Amino acid sequence: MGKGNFGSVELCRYDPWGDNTGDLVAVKELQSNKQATMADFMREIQTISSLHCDYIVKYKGICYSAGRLSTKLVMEYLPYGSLIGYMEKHRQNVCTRRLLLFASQICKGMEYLQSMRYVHRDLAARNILVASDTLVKIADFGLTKIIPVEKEYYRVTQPGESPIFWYAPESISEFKFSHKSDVWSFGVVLHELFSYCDISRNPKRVHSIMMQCWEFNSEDRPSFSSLQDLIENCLLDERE
Ligand SMILES: C[C@H](Nc1nc(-c2c[nH]c3ncc(Cl)cc23)ncc1F)C(=O)NCC(F)(F)F
Repeated sequence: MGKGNFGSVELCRYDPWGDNTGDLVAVKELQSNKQATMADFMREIQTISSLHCDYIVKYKGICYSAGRLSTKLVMEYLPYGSLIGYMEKHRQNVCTRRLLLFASQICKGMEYLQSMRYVHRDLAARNILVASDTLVKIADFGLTKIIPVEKEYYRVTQPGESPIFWYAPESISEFKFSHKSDVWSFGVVLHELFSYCDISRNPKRVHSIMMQCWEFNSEDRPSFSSLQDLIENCLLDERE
């Protein structure tokens, strides 16, 4: 299906009865040529297997190739693919209300991730999957890190591979990642969502939410729980 941070994902069928009645699954394996190590991949598996949330792609298990040479991560298969592809295909008939619903679901998934002390570090529309016309899920935990208990942020040793457009200033200048740098990235995801429909239909409120996510000082950015309220208010306005 494509290549992620450091793995490739294939569409497979988990068919225990051998009669093609099994579920379709997405199977990710480590691409050895990339800089990431097996340890990174095992951490990704550890991360996704600990997450249980309607707005996060489900872990199904792991499988080994013959002789246990390679470990593969088995996840639920979401037929509509990534949000980027979905928006490119359905941009005509995705109304503002649906975009706000997607934004609210991403907020809920990020709030759950934060409650588990995880920082995603690569929140972008390309890493959001579409489960149905009314449900999106956060995916690709290849760069996700746990924030140590006594700290507010995670400092990486070398710059990552992700395009810097989604990175908060402190992530670029000091390699610092926190829940508030994920909020900055969420602001970019809002821009990705709302740049697919014509600007004239954009609720003014969404632009102001983006600007709050892009406050230079991370403390001035809203939390994912207050972002949820802001988005709910936009949804209420949309109803009037
Ligand atoms: C490397 C893989 N790339 C792709 N995956 C899929 C996909 C469809 N349906 C899927 N269902 C479960 C999963 Cl895990 C992936 C897909 N579609 C196109 C891709 F390029 C990936 O993981 N991308 C990150 C994210 F999952 F967030 F989109």
